[in-house]
Amino acid sequence: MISIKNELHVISNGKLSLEEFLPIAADIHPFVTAIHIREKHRTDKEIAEWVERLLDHKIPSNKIIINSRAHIVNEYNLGGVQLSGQQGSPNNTKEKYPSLRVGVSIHHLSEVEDYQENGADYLLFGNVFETTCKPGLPGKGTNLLEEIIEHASIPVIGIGGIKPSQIPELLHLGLKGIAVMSGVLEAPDPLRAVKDYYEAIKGKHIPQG
Ligand SMILES: Cc1nc(C(=O)O)sc1CCOP(=O)(O)O
Repeated sequence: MISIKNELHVISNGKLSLEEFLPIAADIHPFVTAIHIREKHRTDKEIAEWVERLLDHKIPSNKIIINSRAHIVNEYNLGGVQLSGQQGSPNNTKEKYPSLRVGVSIHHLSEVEDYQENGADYLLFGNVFETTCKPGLPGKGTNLLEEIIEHASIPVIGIGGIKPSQIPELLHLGLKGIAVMSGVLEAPDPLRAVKDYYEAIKGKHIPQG
């Protein structure tokens, strides 16, 4: 189930309790490349508890990505850390934790070169489309996305308002994967929803026959 070439990341929304999030994560993990713990309001201790409970629920450690807390990623040997643009250069993080996979969230073309030269392993670009998660911010659109992909020598993952039906078009532009929050976590049936994303992602790239 994990042999898809392109990546599907599901990002926690900061609204669910751990008890609400765990059964969803346990259901969806076979269909995703990564589950991001993006719980900015929680303490390190709470994030560590999330990690331990996810591991108890058999979520593979290499699928867990944590927003900004590189020391927790390092402590539990997880899949990676997701930095926002304001959190310094990826190389600073790698100096401290050399084996960490570091993704950086970007929002402008001008950031591409900076972060890839400074050690980012991939770029998360958004918001591609309008999304309720970023109220008031218009989507940056597929033209800018295409420019970002052209300039980047490392994988670009798209985020923001992405629906399964838009995935073929985005992959066609050269996107390496997509990340989704509400489309899965606010769906009436998150497992059904993640399968729709999974089918759309694998549809184009799994060799047929
Ligand atoms: C967490 C996040 N980061 C974004 C960025 O542009 O960097 S957009 C976003 C929210 C994505 O949520 P949904 O899939 O529900 O649109």
